[in-house]
Amino acid sequence: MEDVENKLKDYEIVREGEAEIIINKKIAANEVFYNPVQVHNRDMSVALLRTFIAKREEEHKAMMDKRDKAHNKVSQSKSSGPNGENGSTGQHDEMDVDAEKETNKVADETEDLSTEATKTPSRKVARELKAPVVLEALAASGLRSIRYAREIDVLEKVVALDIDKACIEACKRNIKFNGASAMSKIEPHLTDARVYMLTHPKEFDVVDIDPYGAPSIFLDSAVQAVADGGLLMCTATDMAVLCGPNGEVCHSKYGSYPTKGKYNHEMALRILLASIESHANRYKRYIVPVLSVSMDFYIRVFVRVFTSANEVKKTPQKLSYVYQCVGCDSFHLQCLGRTITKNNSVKNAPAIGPVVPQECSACGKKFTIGGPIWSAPIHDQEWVVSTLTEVKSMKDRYPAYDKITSVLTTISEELHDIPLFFSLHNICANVKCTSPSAVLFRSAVLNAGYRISSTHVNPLGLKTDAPWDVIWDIMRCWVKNHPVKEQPHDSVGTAILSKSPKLEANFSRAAAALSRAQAKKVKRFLPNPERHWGPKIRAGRKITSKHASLLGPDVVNRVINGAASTEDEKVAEPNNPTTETGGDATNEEDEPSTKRQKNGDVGLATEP
Ligand SMILES: C[S@@+](CC[C@H](N)C(=O)[O-])C[C@H]1O[C@@H](n2cnc3c(N)ncnc32)[C@H](O)[C@@H]1O
Ligand SMILES: [Zn+2]
Repeated sequence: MEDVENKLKDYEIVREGEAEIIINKKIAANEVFYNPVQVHNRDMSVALLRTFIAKREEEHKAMMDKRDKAHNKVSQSKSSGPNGENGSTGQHDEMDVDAEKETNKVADETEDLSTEATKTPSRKVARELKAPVVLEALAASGLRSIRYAREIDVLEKVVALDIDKACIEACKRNIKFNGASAMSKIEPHLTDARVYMLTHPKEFDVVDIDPYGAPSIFLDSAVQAVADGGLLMCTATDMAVLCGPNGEVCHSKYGSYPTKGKYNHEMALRILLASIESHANRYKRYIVPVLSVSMDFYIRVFVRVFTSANEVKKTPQKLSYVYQCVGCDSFHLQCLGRTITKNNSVKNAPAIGPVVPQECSACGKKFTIGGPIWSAPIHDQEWVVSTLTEVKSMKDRYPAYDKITSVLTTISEELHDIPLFFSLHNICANVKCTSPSAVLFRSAVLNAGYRISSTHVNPLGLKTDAPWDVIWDIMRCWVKNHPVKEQPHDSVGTAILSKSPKLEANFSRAAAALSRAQAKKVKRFLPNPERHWGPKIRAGRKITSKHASLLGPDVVNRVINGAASTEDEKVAEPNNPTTETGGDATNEEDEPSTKRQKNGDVGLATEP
């Protein structure tokens, strides 16, 4: 009895949203993944799931209304024949044929509704909208599945998979612990998610992929398991790969090269999206991103998956290579595809290039090539605003309310049609000048007739449709009034400043220089969630001296010797593995140690 009680002391109940799970406080047990700072990830997913359900209902209703209207039109035309009858005269027979044609046309239209390619793509619609079925492919403790099941009433079922026996046992225990509402909806399975998804094609309205590190090995099966119009949610925590200096590793996993730029976390999002699209295209499917977030130490994308052989042909127009200057911060996008219109028909063709000369027109240095990246929009503004509104209306339901509202607010103010961004501090560092305030710089861009916005990815980042010539001209004008020290004649700054500006920059304050949120002093960026935050090491992996550089030898020794105090057990992880300087990630050898860490959750002596 004493033994059992002693053992129970190792466990605690963690509550997140409506879910409660039992975890082992001892890191040495290290058996089932649980990372508390991922509450942001789970809250955002719950919010998006709610938006998805609402949009799905709206779309279904709109389709049904359209179908009903069309059918009414047909019946009216049938009954409005001579004498208002549907007799069997030759004339009426003719009309029936016409009506039949009309009905067929209407049926085709309503069953294969396709409007704006990326908004409401084509798919067959059943009259009754079935309750959504969710798949959490990598469930670990089951926390996320339990939240979905308990917090979103209308779900039909949540299938929770894990390949690890200890995880699925913990998951089952946690489901039980959450009572009937969880038990009646969640179906846990011990299985390889890839096999399960391949053998359940188009069966899930929502598929959630939340792996350790890279999601790349799950993408091919995940895109096949999503129902038409369904939602795929996917996390990647391998920022060292997606943004790292070892581009070949990124290329082998995702099919793209990262480039070195301040925008690298946004580029990571766009590399992941391009990779998902490429997997989807193999099955005549394509994606429509609704929200793409760079948060804390990871990225997460929310994309809808549709089927259309025709739309798949347009993919090259949504992808671009990135030319990044090795001297200054200038970068340029080279789209892979274009359309040609001939005799009223639109054809897809490869783009004409290159879009840049051999040498950067600002500083004279060469370009490196990155990508292909997803260069079409990464968010759907309507979804972003709906999600933000819905979250605000249910403040108490989101433990990470402040974080997710700040991220969504910043995203809602981004220029959605402008891929990537630059940092004002960095471009000032290029010419070695003091930085104008963001408001002054934004004003100069706006006064020159261009758009500018911030980005949720980086508090110092700026997105604009102003060409680089204009940006450098603004800096040249700034330097005229804020002179810089003499620089070596072969420096990047000298090259940039040696040209006279063609544009007379106007720094007088423009009304739109502050975003709405800035003007209202709404918080757009929050500090890190906790002292030792970051990705966690893979569950079950032994902590070895290899991790010493990341954890600090003291912590490693205490953990290895099993002498960790509760505070020490929160293993110190490095902060964001790709730091603010961009592209400066650890190499592949170091990669495992920057991945997620689980806390223990070993079998309990007694069932709760
Ligand atoms: C990062 S954890 C998931 C965390 C969870 N989604 C949450 O929100 O707490 C990743 C999980 O994926 C599981 N896993 C890894 N490969 C798998 C596979 N091929 N099939 C199913 N599960 C797998 C691991 O056992 C681990 O529990
Ligand atoms: Zn340059």
